[in-house]
Amino acid sequence: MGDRTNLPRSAGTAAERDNEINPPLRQPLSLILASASPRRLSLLKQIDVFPDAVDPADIDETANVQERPRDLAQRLAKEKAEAVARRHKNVFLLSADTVVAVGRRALGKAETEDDAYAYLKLLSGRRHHVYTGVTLITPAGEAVSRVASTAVIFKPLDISEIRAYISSGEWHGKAGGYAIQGRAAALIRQIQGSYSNVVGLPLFEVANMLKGKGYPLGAERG
Ligand SMILES: Cc1cn([C@H]2C[C@H](O)[C@@H](COP(=O)(O)OP(=O)(O)OP(=O)(O)O)O2)c(=O)[nH]c1=O
Repeated sequence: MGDRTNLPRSAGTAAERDNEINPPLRQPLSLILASASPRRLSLLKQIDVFPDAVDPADIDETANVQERPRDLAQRLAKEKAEAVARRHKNVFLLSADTVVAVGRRALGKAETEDDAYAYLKLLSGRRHHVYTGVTLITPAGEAVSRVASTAVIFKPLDISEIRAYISSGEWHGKAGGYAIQGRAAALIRQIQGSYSNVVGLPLFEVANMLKGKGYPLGAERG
């Protein structure tokens, strides 16, 4: 009894006392961006999220038969995350996939001028949807996914406008053959939904996912 009453009131158990002298080391909260897209990296910077490393996935992005564009975006984001997670342990890991869809048809990334021409003719004067699937894996290995959707309406494009856009080269490697963050903005009459989602990462959803799973954002990061 005598020993105990001589201890400071806050001393608690032996383990707690040790921790006061040697607090447990806190794990650094590393974030891996599993994407080769420079747009995704700069979108994250816009909300003060700075990945510790970029490690892109290399997966087959072919749609399954009858797969809906929204489901495709979600599946590919998950597969990218799972592929890269095998190389990293105890980290946050973020991946995404952007799909441009006309009705049930998903347009891939334009790789040739012919692709870009065909896509822009299809998008001319009509409304289409852009879906970005996002997957976050936590240090404990839990995976969460979301899909954001934005409707985009192009003005009717004549052949000379399509040719001029193609000569800019901005379509290359972009889903649907255009980049809203560049010259295509002059051809887009309206969007309904998140702008960053069209560029490749829905920032509102991403911020909520990170916060929800305990990744410190902004001031919390210190
Ligand atoms: C519609 C649209 C797409 N894009 C881009 C975003 C994506 O980079 C790309 C869609 O391809 P994704 O397969 O989503 O991404 P990626 O191959 O560039 O990178 P990774 O798979 O490594 O994550 O299209 C724009 O930059 N602007 C746009 O307006």
